[in-house]
Amino acid sequence: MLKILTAEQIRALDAHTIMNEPITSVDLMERAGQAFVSWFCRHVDVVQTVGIICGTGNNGGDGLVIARLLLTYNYKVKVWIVRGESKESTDFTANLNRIATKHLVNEISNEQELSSSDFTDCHVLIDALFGTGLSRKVVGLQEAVIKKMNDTTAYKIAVDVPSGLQIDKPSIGTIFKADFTLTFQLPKLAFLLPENFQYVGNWQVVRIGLDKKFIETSDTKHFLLEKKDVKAILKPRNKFDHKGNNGKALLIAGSYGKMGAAILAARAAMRTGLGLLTTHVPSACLTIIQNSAPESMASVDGHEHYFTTTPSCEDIDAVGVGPGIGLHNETKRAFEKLLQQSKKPLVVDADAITLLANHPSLLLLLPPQSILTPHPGEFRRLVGDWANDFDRLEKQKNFSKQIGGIVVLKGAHTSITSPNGKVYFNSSGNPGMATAGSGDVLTGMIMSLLAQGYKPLDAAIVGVFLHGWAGDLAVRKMGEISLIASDIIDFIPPAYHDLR
Ligand SMILES: NC(=O)C1=CN([C@@H]2O[C@H](COP(=O)(O)OP(=O)(O)OC[C@H]3O[C@@H](n4cnc5c(N)ncnc54)[C@H](OP(=O)(O)O)[C@@H]3O)[C@@H](O)[C@H]2O)[C@@H](O)CC1
Ligand SMILES: Nc1ncnc2c1ncn2[C@@H]1O[C@H](COP(=O)(O)OP(=O)(O)O)[C@@H](O)[C@H]1O
Ligand SMILES: [K+]
Repeated sequence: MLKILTAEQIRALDAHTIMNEPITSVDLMERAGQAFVSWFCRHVDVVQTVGIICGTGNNGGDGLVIARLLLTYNYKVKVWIVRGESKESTDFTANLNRIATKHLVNEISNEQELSSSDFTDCHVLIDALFGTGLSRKVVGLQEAVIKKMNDTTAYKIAVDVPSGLQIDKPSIGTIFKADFTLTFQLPKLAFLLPENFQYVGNWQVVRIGLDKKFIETSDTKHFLLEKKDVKAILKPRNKFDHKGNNGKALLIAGSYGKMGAAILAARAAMRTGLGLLTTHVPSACLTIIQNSAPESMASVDGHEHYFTTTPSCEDIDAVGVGPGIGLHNETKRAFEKLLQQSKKPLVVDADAITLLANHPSLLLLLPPQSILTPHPGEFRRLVGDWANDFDRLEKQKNFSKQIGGIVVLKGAHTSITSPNGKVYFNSSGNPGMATAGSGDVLTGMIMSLLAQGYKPLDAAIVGVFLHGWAGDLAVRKMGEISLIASDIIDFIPPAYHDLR
């Protein structure tokens, strides 16, 4: 699990590393520059002309290290130093002195110098204006520089952070629009929020050897999941296991015309390792579930077309409810009865979430530690609108606390919140999964894990990561455009294999 720290904590981490490791700040900067260049040389052809725009702080210092190193690798490099009111950092000055080819370094200290600076013949622009030290809204000359960079057609790469972006709070003003951001040591909270994709682009973390112990002891509520975290939670099968002790689940899903949701969830639940599944369906839909998910038993509703009669949950380890059930009044009543009789945590998705939003008194009936899996539209119905994605995250944390349960807010970097305020962001998954039914697959998977005895938070973490990992394997074969929800189910077995 990678910790996500605030800008202030990162400054303290840098300072602590310099104080306590046998490394000087200028050598740490060299290491950061080397890490950047090592990535860069593997991804950018040497025939490209590279423009590097530097501020006069340590982010600009990184830019100067990068310039010097890229020259040694025979890239054609141009450097612009943007000078404002702030004075040079010591390590910036040291690195400016280390550049032998001074004629490649241009200065921009006023509008006139800016207008005579031509970025257009650069194939790649590297932004080293501001990093984590950004302390205020960018205005004046610096803002004009960022706008000019954004206006070019060059491939744009940000060093550590796109200039102008606050890493731990909402940003205002002009921000560099990177195609790619290579960030040092730790992921940054802002990178995980959809509203910042336009600035951050795709991103990757490179390690620069900041102090491990300091990171371990730093206090944070935000984490990025890694494969090894999930691997550590996975339960092995035992020789004498039988279907009865690999979990019994009840899935209440589907309605006339929306049986796909039930089939996808049921099939995903079985592939995720469930021992026994009962799928509760409207009477007219019995044949279809029996034909399409033969591993599942069926429980038949009193109504032909939708969910109206609550099945017994006795002897059931976990219930998943919601995909495709519709919003009829009788369905609401049956759902209410289900909540009243449930003592164990439930997995609540899709229409069942909308029923909760439409009838907030039902929220009081949710068993503690239940798992809700809204997409942003469903989440908005539950909590109302948000001012920005940081606000959305706060609302998610508060809602988890309010219901005493786990909220899985789906999307790229799905966020999982628990009542104690911790947030786990997913690192698997891809845009190919933005297709009908992929959420139903997730519901089946999380229900399956919950029934198999995973703690609710673990079921959510493993389910979300495994779902994304299966999607990542599927996309290699199927491609982003053609991938469909059933493909995710087909790739659960190799995804498990990889994790083990
Ligand atoms: N320290 C380390 O060990 C390592 C650090 N590393 C690198 O250092 C980066 C952090 O460096 P940093 O702290 O120097 O801050 P940075 O992002 O360059 O900006 C600060 C400068 O900008 C100015 N300024 C701020 N906001 C402004 C605004 N809106 N408009 C105008 N000016 C503004 C501010 O001026 P001041 O506020 O003091 O007036 C100051 O001059 C980090 O992202 C990483 O790249 C790596 O080398 C690894 C080792
Ligand atoms: N761009 C994306 N990157 C990664 N995962 C995605 C992306 N878009 C969607 N997903 C995943 O696909 C699923 C979509 O769920 P949902 O919106 O409920 O779909 P449906 O209602 O059609 O089943 C979620 O698990 C989500 O995290
Ligand atoms: K930058």
